[in-house]
Amino acid sequence: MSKPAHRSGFACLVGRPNAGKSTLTNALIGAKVAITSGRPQTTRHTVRGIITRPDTQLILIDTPGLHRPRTLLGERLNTLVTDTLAEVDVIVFCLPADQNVGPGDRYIAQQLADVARARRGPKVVAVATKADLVDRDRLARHLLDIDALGPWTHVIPVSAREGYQVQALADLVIGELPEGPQLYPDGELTDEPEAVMVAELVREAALEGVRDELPHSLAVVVEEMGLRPGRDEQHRLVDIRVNLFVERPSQKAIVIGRAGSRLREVGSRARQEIEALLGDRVFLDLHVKVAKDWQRDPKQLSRLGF
Ligand SMILES: Nc1nc2c(ncn2[C@@H]2O[C@H](COP(=O)(O)OP(=O)(O)OP(=O)(O)O)[C@@H](O)[C@H]2O)c(=O)[nH]1
Repeated sequence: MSKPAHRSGFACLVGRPNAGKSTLTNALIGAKVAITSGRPQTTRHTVRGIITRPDTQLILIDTPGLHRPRTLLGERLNTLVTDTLAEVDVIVFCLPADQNVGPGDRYIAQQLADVARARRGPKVVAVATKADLVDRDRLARHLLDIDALGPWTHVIPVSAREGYQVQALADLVIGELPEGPQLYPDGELTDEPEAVMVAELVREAALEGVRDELPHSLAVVVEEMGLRPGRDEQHRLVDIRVNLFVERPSQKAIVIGRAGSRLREVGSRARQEIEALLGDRVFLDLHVKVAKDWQRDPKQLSRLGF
C-alpha cells in the first residue's frame, strides 16, 4: 500500500451570534489567535488559523458577514457569503446546546443545506457547542433536533471550554478534506499568527490601486520571518521574506511596475504597517513569482483567490 495522500483545504465556522464560534475556533487551533485586522473584508478570506500536520493542512477562515447577526437573521445571505461558503471544503455549523434550535438556526440551516447539496459542495459538520452546560438528556435531544435540520455529514457534541471532543471534531473535519498539497508554509503560522497578518498586509498593499486589474489574482505567502542575528535589543530588526504569487507574467509586470517603482511603494507601505503591527523595525524582502505550481489544480487556485 502506498502512503495516504496529503490533504488540504478550507473550513469555516458558522452559527447564530453567541453560538461559540470564536471560542471553538481558538480551541481547534489550540492557542488563542487574534488575527482580527480591524479591517474586515479587505481580503477575500481572513485566515483565522492554520492546523498543519505531516499529512494535512486545514485552514480556518472567517466567513464575511455570516458571523454578523443582523446580516444573518435579517436578510437573505448575500452573494459574497454564499460564494465563500461554496468555496470552502467543510462548514462547521455551531448550535449551542443551552439554547433550543430556533428560527435563526433554521434559517442558517436552510442556506447551508442548499450549499451542501450543490455539486461538489462543501460538507457540513454540525456541532452542539457548549455541551458542558447541559445534562445528557438535554444534549441527546439537542443532537436529534440538529440532525433533523439538514443533510449534515456528521453531528457531534463539543465543549470548547472543557476541551471535550475538540480533537474529535478536528479529526472529522480533516477527514472530509480533499487530497491536495500543503498551501501555506510549515508550522510557524500556527505558532505565529503574525505571519498571516503580515501576508495580508502585503497583499492589501500590493492590490492598492490595481484591484481591477488583479481581481483575486494574488496570493501572498510569508516564506521566512525572524529576528536578524547579532543585533542588540535596541537595534532589533525582523527579516521577512515574502513571495507574491500571480497568475500570469502580465500581472507580475503590474505588481512590479516600471523599473520596480510600484513594488518599492508596495514594500514601503506594507513595511510601515508591519512595523506598527510587530513593534519592531522590519526588513521586507518581496519576490513576485508567476505561480506555475499553483496552476496545476484549478480547484486549489480558486480557493486561494486566483
Ligand atoms: N460553558 C461554555 N461556554 C462557552 C463555550 N464556548 C463558548 N462559550 C461562551 O459563549 C459565549 C459566546 O462565545 P463566542 O465564542 O464569542 O461565540 P461566537 O459565536 O463567536 O459569537 P459572535 O461573535 O457573537 O457570533 C462566550 O461567553 C463564551 O465564553 C463552551 O464550550 N462552554
